[in-house]
Amino acid sequence: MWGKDKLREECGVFGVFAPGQDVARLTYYALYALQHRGQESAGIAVADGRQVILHKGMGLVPEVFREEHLRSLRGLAAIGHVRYSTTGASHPVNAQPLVFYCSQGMMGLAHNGNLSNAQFLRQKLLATGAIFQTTTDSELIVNLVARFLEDEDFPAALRCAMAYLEGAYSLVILSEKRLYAVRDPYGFRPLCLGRLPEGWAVASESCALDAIGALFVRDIKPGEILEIGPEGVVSHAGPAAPRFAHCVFEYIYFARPDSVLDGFTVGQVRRELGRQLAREFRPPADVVVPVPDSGVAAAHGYAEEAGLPLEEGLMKNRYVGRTFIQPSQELRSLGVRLKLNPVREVVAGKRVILVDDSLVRGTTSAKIVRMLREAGAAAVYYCLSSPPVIRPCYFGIDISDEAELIAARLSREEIREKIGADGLYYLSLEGLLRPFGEMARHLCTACFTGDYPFPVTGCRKTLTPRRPHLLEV
Ligand SMILES: O=P(O)(O)OC[C@H]1O[C@H](OP(=O)(O)OP(=O)(O)O)[C@H](O)[C@@H]1O
Ligand SMILES: NC(=O)CC[C@H](N)C(=O)O
Ligand SMILES: [Mg+2]
Repeated sequence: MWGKDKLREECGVFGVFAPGQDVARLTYYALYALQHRGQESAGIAVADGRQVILHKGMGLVPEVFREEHLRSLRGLAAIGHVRYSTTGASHPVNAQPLVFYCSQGMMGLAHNGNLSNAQFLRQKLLATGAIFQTTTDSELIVNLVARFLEDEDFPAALRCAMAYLEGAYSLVILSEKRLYAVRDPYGFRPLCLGRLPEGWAVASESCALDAIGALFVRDIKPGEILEIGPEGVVSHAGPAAPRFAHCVFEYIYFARPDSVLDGFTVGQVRRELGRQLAREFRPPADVVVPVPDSGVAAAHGYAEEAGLPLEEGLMKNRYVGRTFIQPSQELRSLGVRLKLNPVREVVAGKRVILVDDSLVRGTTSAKIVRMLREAGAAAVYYCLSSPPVIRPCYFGIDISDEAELIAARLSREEIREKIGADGLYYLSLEGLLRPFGEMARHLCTACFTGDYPFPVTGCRKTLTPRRPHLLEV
């Protein structure tokens, strides 16, 4: 999990309001727990009542922060971010939090998600005289909020800005004296609230609250704006959407198995998806082998349901880091062998059921099947605890180009042949939704179905802005 070896991630955000506490260190630990969500850059901004101080850089959390940085970041509240770029290059200038001056003083913002109307907003804002220092969609949010702050208070300015934003955004925002947390009206990305003995915390995933000893209080509601200050937590209603659209891929792949998102423990969902998969497909086999890391929980569920032994037939080197993601193909393949290696004794002469969480571009699966055959497996069946990914995501999963999605181009049989497996089995959509019960209708499954929560055009607004003249040229 550690190291910049993941194929797709999300960003992680965290915020804490705890005067008198070491807020920077709490944020550091929380970001450490959220490292799986983004490994390109990390940053912490601290508010001390008069200003917002920032330290950020490219790399993993412990690479960006040393003791002297944490010591210099003193204050009453802090926000933090780990980034996996979705809009705007992976470059120091795009690292978050973004800190800026506006009519109400200094402010900091960190964003998880992706705006589906970013291009439209950028053009409009540029045409009305805006200038930008980054190429992220997150700076568009900063710009809008700052404009509305000229004559609105904070919650009202956030509400006004939200009316212009289309897509996914879980935000933590710092003013000089307060912390705000915002979840988009569809609730695409997770965000939860926790209680410290003397303060409050908000985080992308509950595992970050656990890491700092905060008690999970609740998920932040889609469309909700939380204001956190000395008097406690105040909830403000933001704009509402016609439905919720929690990203189902958070459960399948992104989030940590020990996190609880919108009422469901990720690891338990994955285990249940594995069981569903075994109910749907059971090719003749001797052993179940998980594809680490994200396939592990589903493989446990599969083995339990199928009554087959589960064995670690693929070992993952947890320390493969950025050094191994090299530009040349030769070095990239070396990186894969360093990352995953088959255990000959487990697979030789056996019919193996490999369980992974998803197959997107088909790069991992083809290499793993080849490895297992070289290690002497008698048959390799590739089983996936999610349906084929056939449509791009505009809300934060890095699968924006349909041409890269193998299942959008090839049939199941063609993919099976291409990856060299004896069988290829995908969980059905019904099987994917079953563990969620009632919650299933609140999930976004667009990457599997093409059924987007709203028609994405990249140039429209779904919600009625309160001050439509703002963006008129
Ligand atoms: O079809 P592909 O494009 O190869 O993508 C699919 C693979 O990518 C992810 O693993 P990743 O190595 O990113 O992370 P993990 O260690 O958490 O499983 C996912 O778990 C699949 O194994
Ligand atoms: N993965 C994310 O949530 C990224 C946030 C933002 N869209 C960026 O690219 O910086
Ligand atoms: Mg994987």
